[in-house]
Amino acid sequence: MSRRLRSFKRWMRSHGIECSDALELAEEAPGRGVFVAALCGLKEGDLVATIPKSACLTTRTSGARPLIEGAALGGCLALAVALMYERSLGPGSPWYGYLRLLPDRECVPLVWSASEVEELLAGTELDKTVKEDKACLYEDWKESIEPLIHTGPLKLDPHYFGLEQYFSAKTLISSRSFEIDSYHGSGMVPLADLFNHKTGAENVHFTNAALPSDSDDESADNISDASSSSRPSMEVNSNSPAGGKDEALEMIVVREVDAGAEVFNTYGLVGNAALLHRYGFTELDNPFDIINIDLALVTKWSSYKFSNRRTRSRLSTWRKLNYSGCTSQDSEYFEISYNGEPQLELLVLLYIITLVESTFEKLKMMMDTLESTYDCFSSVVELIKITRSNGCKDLKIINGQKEPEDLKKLLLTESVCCALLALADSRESLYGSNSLEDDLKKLSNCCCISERKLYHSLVLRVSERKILRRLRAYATRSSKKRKL
Ligand SMILES: C[S@@+](CC[C@H](N)C(=O)[O-])C[C@H]1O[C@@H](n2cnc3c(N)ncnc32)[C@H](O)[C@@H]1O
Repeated sequence: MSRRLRSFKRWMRSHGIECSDALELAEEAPGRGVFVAALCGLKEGDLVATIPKSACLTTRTSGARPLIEGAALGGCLALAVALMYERSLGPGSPWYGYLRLLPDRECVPLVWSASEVEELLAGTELDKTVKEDKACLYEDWKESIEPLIHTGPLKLDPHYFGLEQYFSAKTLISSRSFEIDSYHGSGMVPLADLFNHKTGAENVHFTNAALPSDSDDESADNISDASSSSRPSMEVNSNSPAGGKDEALEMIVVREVDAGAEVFNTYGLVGNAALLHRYGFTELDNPFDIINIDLALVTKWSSYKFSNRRTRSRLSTWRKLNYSGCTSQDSEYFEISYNGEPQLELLVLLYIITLVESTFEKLKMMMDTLESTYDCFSSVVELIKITRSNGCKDLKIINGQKEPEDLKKLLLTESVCCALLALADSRESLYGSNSLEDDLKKLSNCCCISERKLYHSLVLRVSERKILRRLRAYATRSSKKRKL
């Protein structure tokens, strides 16, 4: 074991962290990433670590607490200040033995140069997000952190609180912090943050020691579902002050591990864009991958194929039928799942856009009969009844079943299939002039260690472009089925 790991183990002992002798902390290479392995076989239910909350670095435990509370800072920004503060104390920080083990920063796109973001992420789901993140974080720093350097109650060394240090702290928080409880909020949890991630195949969970071990409360698990997970979490529902009855966190084996094998945690069921964004890595063939098609891309295609006027009126009818896309910040978009299936709302929009004028007029006249309380299923059924002369026959396809796939079948007219192909081409053009095959070739020649940024951005590009290929196959298959 290296010196830095030995000294971390001593630090853990002096802070009451118990780490089972069955776990080995190891380095991928001297001075590089750390991982956890099993020295002997581990069985489901084995308790492998206990971490007192007092050993976690949070806004409540940090010496920066008066500064944070005085400035009324909250959330991630407050934790970043706590982390920067403890780092600034060097050996004077109670967390020095832990902080020495952390990298300066995690290699997430937030800390890539502007030209790397431009070159490597163009067209991907992260392209816009990373640029927006940088701008937002700069504003946060200017507004809340810079003033503390000069006027705050603690004498801060500006060297540790600059914009660059703030970005570095944010990368460590996005990749290693855990939600502890409502008192501590998010925090850095030594030892717990040494486990690497494996999608859907983790070996350990973290729970609050005070929860009954047979609790079936999902919120005690560190795996949250795809929608809520933003980072590895230990969700605890009590409001316990530090040192209260819920004072420790436990790490329990949930899937057996063979002697010598790596012990994995999970950071959630998330796709490659989210993995790269928060943790700086990707996984090949990640089943949680998705690609988004912006509403703006759809309206651009429609205006080009038809006209602005038609696009506006069809979009407004779609909205009146209570449909919308997914929203984030100021954009609206549709998801295409890993297997290339478009979101129902996109199919409904394309269906309405491609209706011939007379049928669209009929739909508008009948709008009042479409109650706003209709659920998605009833609304599509009514739409088909109104807009198709053989609508009732078509409806037999779904045979009363409310399966989303059956609803989608109803909407996949020849024109909708062509629209999907055009949208796939349009979305693909955002990646530039090279092809998926070019990217695959580049990826096969790329080293995931020495060319980390290139490697993971290529995996992201390839994952997204493969979804577009599946979307095309989906549209072509659906069109062929109609012709049979
Ligand atoms: C919570 S830390 C895990 C411990 C980390 N390996 C270390 O050296 O301290 C999360 C970071 O570990 C790395 N990591 C975790 N799981 C990984 C995986 N499956 N593939 C590649 N890197 C991974 C990433 O750099 C990520 O940001």
